[in-house]
Order: sequence, then C-alpha cells, then structure tokens
Amino acid sequence: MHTTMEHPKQLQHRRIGLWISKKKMKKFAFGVLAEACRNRRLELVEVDGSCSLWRQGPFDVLVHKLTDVMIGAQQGNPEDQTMMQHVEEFLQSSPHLIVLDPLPAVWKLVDRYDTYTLLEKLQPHFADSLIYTPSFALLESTDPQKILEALKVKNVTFPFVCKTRVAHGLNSHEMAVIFNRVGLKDVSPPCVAQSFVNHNATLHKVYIIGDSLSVVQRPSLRNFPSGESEMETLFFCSQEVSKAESSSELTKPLHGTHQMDSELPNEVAHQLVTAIRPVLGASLIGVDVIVDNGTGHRALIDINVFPGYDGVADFSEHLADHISKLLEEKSQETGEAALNGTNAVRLAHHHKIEATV
Ligand SMILES: O=P(O)(O)O[C@@H]1[C@@H](OP(=O)(O)O)[C@H](OP(=O)(O)O)[C@H](O)[C@H](OP(=O)(O)O)[C@H]1OP(=O)(O)O
Ligand SMILES: Nc1ncnc2c1ncn2[C@@H]1O[C@H](COP(=O)(O)OP(=O)(O)O)[C@@H](O)[C@H]1O
Ligand SMILES: [Mg+2]
Repeated sequence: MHTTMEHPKQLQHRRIGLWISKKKMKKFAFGVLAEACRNRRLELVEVDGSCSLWRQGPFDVLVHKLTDVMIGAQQGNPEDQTMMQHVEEFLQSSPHLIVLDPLPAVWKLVDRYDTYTLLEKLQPHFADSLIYTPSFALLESTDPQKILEALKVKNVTFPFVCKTRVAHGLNSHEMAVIFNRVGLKDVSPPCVAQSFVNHNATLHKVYIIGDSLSVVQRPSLRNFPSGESEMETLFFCSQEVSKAESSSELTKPLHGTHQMDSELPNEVAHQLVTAIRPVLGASLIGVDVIVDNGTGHRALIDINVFPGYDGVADFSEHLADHISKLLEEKSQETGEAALNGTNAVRLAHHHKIEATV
C-alpha cells in the first residue's frame, strides 16, 4: 500500500507571491530571488495585479510594493480603489497568509507628514544615539504670513526643504530648497517643510531586510548658508540627487567645509533599526540618514517602503532568509495553536469523563 509521507511543515513546498509595479520589476533581480527561494524549497511566483488573486494563489507569503495603488486609491482613482478592495477581500479570506509588509504598516509610510510625526514621537528613544528627525511643518496655505507662522510654531528654519506629503511614486520626488521669505512664493501646498541640515553632501541609506541591515553611502545635496540668505529657491528631483551615480553642482561638497565626521557608525544604524522596526511594524524599509556637519547628530530625513536596495550585497539571500524565518515562526505559531487546540479538546474531554465518574 502506498502511503504519502506528509512532509514535515518546514520542508513543505511554499508559494511566495511577488507583487510589484512593472517599473520596479524591470530593475528587480527576479531570477536571483527565485533561485534563492528554490534553494529554500520556496516557489517564487510573479503576481499579476490585473488577474484574480484567488486564481493565482494559494500563497503562503505575499511580498508587495502596492504604494502606487494604495496612494491612487486614497486619491480617489476608481481602478486603484477596486484593486485595493480586491486585495482587502483576498487578505480577509487568507488568514494564514504572511503579508510583507502588512498594509497597516505600509499606510504609515505613504505620507511624509505621518512618517515624520511618527519619528518625532520616537525622539526620546533616540536621544542617547544623537539621532533625531529635523523640525518639520505641514504647509497648507500659499499666504506667506500663514506659512511663516506654521514654520515658527514647529521651529522650522531657513533654509528648508519642501516635499510633497505623498512619499512614493512619480511626483513624490520633486522638491525645493527655500532660502528666504521671497522664496515662500514657491511653496506649493499641501506639502511638508523640513529644516535643511548641512551634511557635507553625504547620505547614508540604511537598508533593512528583516533582521539584516546594510548601510550604503550615496551622494546628497551640498551644504548651504545657514539661516536666511539671498539664494534663489533651488528646485530638484531627489531621484537625480541621491542615486549612486548622481553627480552635479548640487552634490559637490564645498571646499573647506567644516568636515565634522559625516560617518554613520554601524552600531548607531543598529540602534536606529532596533528602535523603529517595532514601531513601524515593517521589515522591508530604507531609512535615509544624514549627519549634521556642525553637531555630528544624525538626522532621519526619509523612510521608504521596499526601496530598490541598490548597493546591498546578497539582497536576495537576505530576503529569502527573512521569508523562511517568517514561515518558520508562523509554522511554530500554528503548530502551538493546533497543539493548544488539541490539548484544550483533550482537557475538556478529560473533565467530561471526570464529571461522569
Ligand atoms: O529607484 P530604485 O529602484 O533605486 O528604488 C527607489 C528608491 O531608491 P533607493 O533604492 O532608496 O535609492 C527610492 O528611495 P528614495 O526615495 O530615493 O529614498 C524610492 O523608495 C522609490 O520608490 P518610489 O518610486 O518612491 O515608490 C524606489 O523606486 P522603486 O524601486 O520602488 O520603483
Ligand atoms: N532635511 C534635509 N536636510 C538636508 N538635505 C535633505 C533634507 N531632506 C532631503 N534632503 C536631500 O534631498 C534628498 C531627497 O530627500 P528625501 O526626503 O529622501 O526624498 P525622497 O523620498 O524622494 O528620497 C535627500 O537624499 C537629501 O540629499
Ligand atoms: Mg530618500
């Protein structure tokens, strides 16, 4: 008689759905991740957002970057709203599905004002590591007087960077550095104003993949005169300033700048990640850190959902490890739950017998 030996849970074949935009898929090393998954008895499947998830499933893990669809739905785009409804229904019908990262965690990171507010609340946890988030204010008016008042209330100083509230997607990277009151005419509300921090044109991208992190140096905006100055508003696209290959007048460190050490020690990066991961509830994130060249304090200026991890060695191995770890934890959880369930039935049965003796 042929008996099929049930694979022990940890050896069972698992299906991992990867759902990212076409733009991101073009840059994504799908084949490398698929290979890393195969080596861990995981099958990586590309999810087609235009087809039914039920037909493409079942999945044990859904790895996604749905920020564009989430933001579109939030802004009233009917197709994105329908898509998000489909996603929510699928998640509700798949209680054991591991979502990487959970939608509530991702929602916290699609609006810069929400993200900076969250980081501001974390300030006490960071104080001893000299980590902070620069002063920021929500600007909702074009009236210069109202803007000045909003800046003053939140201690935002000139120069400041004006960023869209929306943190991801095509138009989210158009920014401006405003140097004086005349420049307030360039504020396009609603936007977030964040005090500019001189940091010797060095950006540290702290890339987090579950429990592993990598710090990658990138070019960044050069130093500017502190306080109000005669400089004209500087418009720029962040995707042209802080990519590995970015190089322009904007990113050339000024000669003779006060060269306070612009490094980000690894242990500081670890302290940062230890503090923010539990609060964010996300595990595939990029944190942009710059070091104030006057004080050496570390400023958190940006958090990204599922970034490109450009420059991170063995990204696919780290991601496949993280997925395996989550599956193992889930299997133990359900194993324990089943065991508790069985024990509860056994106990109830025992009490029932006891009651009849
Ligand atoms: O352009 P990539 O691939 O390097 O990744 C972008 C990230 O760059 P990074 O890897 O951090 O240098 C980029 O991070 P920054 O905004 O540059 O800090 C964004 O996360 C971007 O996502 P979106 O287009 O804003 O939804 C990311 O774009 P997607 O890969 O999500 O399309
Ligand atoms: N508060 C700041 N002080 C100094 N430079 C900043 C500040 N905020 C942003 N920048 C510069 O602008 C770039 C893009 O800012 P960021 O908030 O990371 O936008 P994005 O989300 O588009 O990456 C940074 O990499 C850095 O060079
Ligand atoms: Mg950034």
